[in-house]
Amino acid sequence: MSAVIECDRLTKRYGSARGIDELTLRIEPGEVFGFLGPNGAGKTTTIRTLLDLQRPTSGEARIFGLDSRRDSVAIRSRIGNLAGDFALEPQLTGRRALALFAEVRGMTDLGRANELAERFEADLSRPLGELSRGNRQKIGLILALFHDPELVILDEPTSGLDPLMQAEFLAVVGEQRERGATVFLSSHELDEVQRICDRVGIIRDGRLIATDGVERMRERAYRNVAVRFAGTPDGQRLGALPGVEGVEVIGDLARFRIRGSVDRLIKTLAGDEVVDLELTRPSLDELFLDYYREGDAR
Ligand SMILES: Nc1ncnc2c1ncn2[C@@H]1O[C@H](COP(=O)(O)OP(=O)(O)OP(=O)(O)O)[C@@H](O)[C@H]1O
Repeated sequence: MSAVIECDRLTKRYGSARGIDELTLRIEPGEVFGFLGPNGAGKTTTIRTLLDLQRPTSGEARIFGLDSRRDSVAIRSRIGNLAGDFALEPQLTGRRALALFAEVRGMTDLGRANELAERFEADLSRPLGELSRGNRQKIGLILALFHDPELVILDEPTSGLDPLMQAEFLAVVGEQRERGATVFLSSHELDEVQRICDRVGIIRDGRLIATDGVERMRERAYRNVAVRFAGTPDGQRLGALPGVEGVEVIGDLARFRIRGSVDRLIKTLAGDEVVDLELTRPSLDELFLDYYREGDAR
């Protein structure tokens, strides 16, 4: 079966400024793919280029096996899309926007739209221009999803949503997966992507630095550990523990990273007087560095 999204060395420059650089990527039918990157990494550029909202400088993209530029009209009708800067006429109400989208899509049944509106507690009666960013975002999500498209492309879908609505959104993405849709979503939240995606692409400075299955990502995930001892830490002993790397001892504090199980560490620490213990997940920046390091080692 052909891939749903296929980018081949897709490149977009804005004058001399970099947007994305030689991005090659394949997304299979039914995958929930997370496109993870910090601000300015090139997520929106990738999505806009894929959707033919702007022309690539070089390279090409295929969606459903069709050319993203030549066949963009045919492609568009099979996609649901939420732009990162979702905005429509500010006077339009959500209900009117839904009616317009339904008309364009040749739909008469708004049952699914109403169901989503209820779940997201969306206000369909007020003009979009009067809604808060998060409440407008909900309307954008409904518009992207209510026709049950084969492919859903969402640019930072949860930005502006409160935690309750984020959870509802995650449930909706799960349902998309169950009905066999392919989902491509961008995010700068590692946790979110790990919760809902099958696979993750990591983009930084316009380059795709890695793609990895979420399971594998979890396996290689590490924690930053800081232990404050009552006495002087034994750095060598800590460094010899399984999964421990980069031990640094400063006074009564030992800092290091640990991969995999923390069982041996905890059992070892149980023999010492521990004043304080902190285990934290790596920041997105650290995660990127980790993937970079792996790239260097190859
Ligand atoms: N229209 C434009 N003209 C010039 N440069 C642009 C334009 N759009 C994007 N860029 C540049 O391209 C790079 C990638 O931007 P992009 O918006 O794709 O990043 P992003 O990953 O979506 O970031 P964010 O998380 O902040 O939305 C940035 O350096 C940005 O400044």
